[in-house]
Amino acid sequence: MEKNLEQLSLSADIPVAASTDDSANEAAGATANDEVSKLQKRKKKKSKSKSCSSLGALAKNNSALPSQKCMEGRFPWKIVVKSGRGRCAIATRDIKAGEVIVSECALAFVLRSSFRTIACHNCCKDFSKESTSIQCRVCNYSLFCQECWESTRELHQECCSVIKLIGDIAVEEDCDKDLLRLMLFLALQRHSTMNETKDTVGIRGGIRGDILYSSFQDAMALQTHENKVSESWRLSVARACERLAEHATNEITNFQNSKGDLEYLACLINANAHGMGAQGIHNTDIAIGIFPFVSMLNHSCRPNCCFYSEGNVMHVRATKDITKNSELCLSYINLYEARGTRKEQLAVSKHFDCACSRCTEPLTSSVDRFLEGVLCNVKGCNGVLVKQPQSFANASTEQPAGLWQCDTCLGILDPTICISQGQAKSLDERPWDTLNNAQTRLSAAISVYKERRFKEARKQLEDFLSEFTGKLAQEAFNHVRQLRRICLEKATLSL
Ligand SMILES: C[S@@+](CC[C@H](N)C(=O)[O-])C[C@H]1O[C@@H](n2cnc3c(N)ncnc32)[C@H](O)[C@@H]1O
Repeated sequence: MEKNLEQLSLSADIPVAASTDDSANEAAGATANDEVSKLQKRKKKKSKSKSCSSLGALAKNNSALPSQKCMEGRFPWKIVVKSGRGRCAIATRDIKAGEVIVSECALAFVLRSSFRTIACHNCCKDFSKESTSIQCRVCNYSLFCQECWESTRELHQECCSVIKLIGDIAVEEDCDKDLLRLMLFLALQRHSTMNETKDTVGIRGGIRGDILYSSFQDAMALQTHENKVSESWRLSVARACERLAEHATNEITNFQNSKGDLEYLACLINANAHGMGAQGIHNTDIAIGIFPFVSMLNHSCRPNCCFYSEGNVMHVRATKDITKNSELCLSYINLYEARGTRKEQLAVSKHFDCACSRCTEPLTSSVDRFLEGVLCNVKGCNGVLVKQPQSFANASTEQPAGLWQCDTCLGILDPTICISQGQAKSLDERPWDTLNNAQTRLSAAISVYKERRFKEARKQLEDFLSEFTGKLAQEAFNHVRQLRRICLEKATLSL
């Protein structure tokens, strides 16, 4: 799972030392700017960072993003620190559904390798709208639009000998090649930052038009979860970084010589990178990028905002009316998955235990019951049969865990003895088989969809609908129908 990127970030000179203690979390509601000055005072007392990389030693949790001041008054939200959730985006006024709450240019991004011919590797402009694409003859990998080729060719050719090696290194070290490429591009941002002079200083760390341009230093203030990645993932990334560092021969690619820094960037990417150019509702992103300000929005399985990209700019829009002081949240995952699957995905790939309102309310009254239940077939009952969680089974029914109960007729089914009790004379005897079967079939169709084999995906989704109608709740079909519609449109356009 960790090899599959869904989110990422990086920076140099940050004035506060790394924080691994929870004291920073305690100031619930304080703005991150206030918080950072308190932290600076506290941290001065602590001399050593626990991080092994020099970048890690400069970064810290819950600090303000260095460019944060530039957003004040320009966007309808601010960053505050909350207990257990770190930094959060809070509405500073009522926000209307549909409003764009921030537009941010990618600090660094990479086309996913399977989509590398679709858009310019420098500005992400879609080649289908562009007459020419130029492929670099040195790396034979990167493609550019005419304008970017002219403006960035020299810089690209300084590092494309390394880009060229990434595919092989990734395979040999069992590492994600898109992760390695994004890591390289982030490291290059550091190089540009360090080499800025008064005359060359760009717009990073500021706003131009309506678009926010964050800096390398902003990225370095992001969360990394370095201590939570699995040993096998860390080792394969470490080996790949070592080999990349060996080949980094010139001034631009020597990464200030720190293998540890590259590993640190890999963790940052893993925790913060956002997918770009998604087609439809599932993860068919054509690229992944780092957007430090967008990364301030926490995840919720009941989000009030969504993100979408245009070229290399990510926009976040409110999907419902939001009242002042509410938290702004995005979804990092597919919200149509069952609760257990969502929690597992976030724990394994993003290293946190989701504490959103949808994941913490009782299953019996939550919308989640429709996604992980089957229709009760007791005559006249239109309820949904769901597996009872351990705590519910013990506390409320004094029955062992593993029981299934209808939310409407309250009939109970015990899979160990497979008999129904009370009114539930004809409950489906094996709801778990129906659900497993449905989940397997849907996952297979979604995999085909992600590979953009839209005709095949549509057929599989239609078979799914006909087989499970009458067995699963209507709500479980909403996204299947939505996906089928997207497949139909894409297949018509022959995409
Ligand atoms: C992209 S960052 C969001 C900003 C983050 N709070 C910070 O201070 O950098 C993602 C991290 O925020 C925290 N987080 C986000 N959503 C959460 C949720 N629903 N429940 C618990 N922690 C969450 C986790 O630590 C996660 O790895």
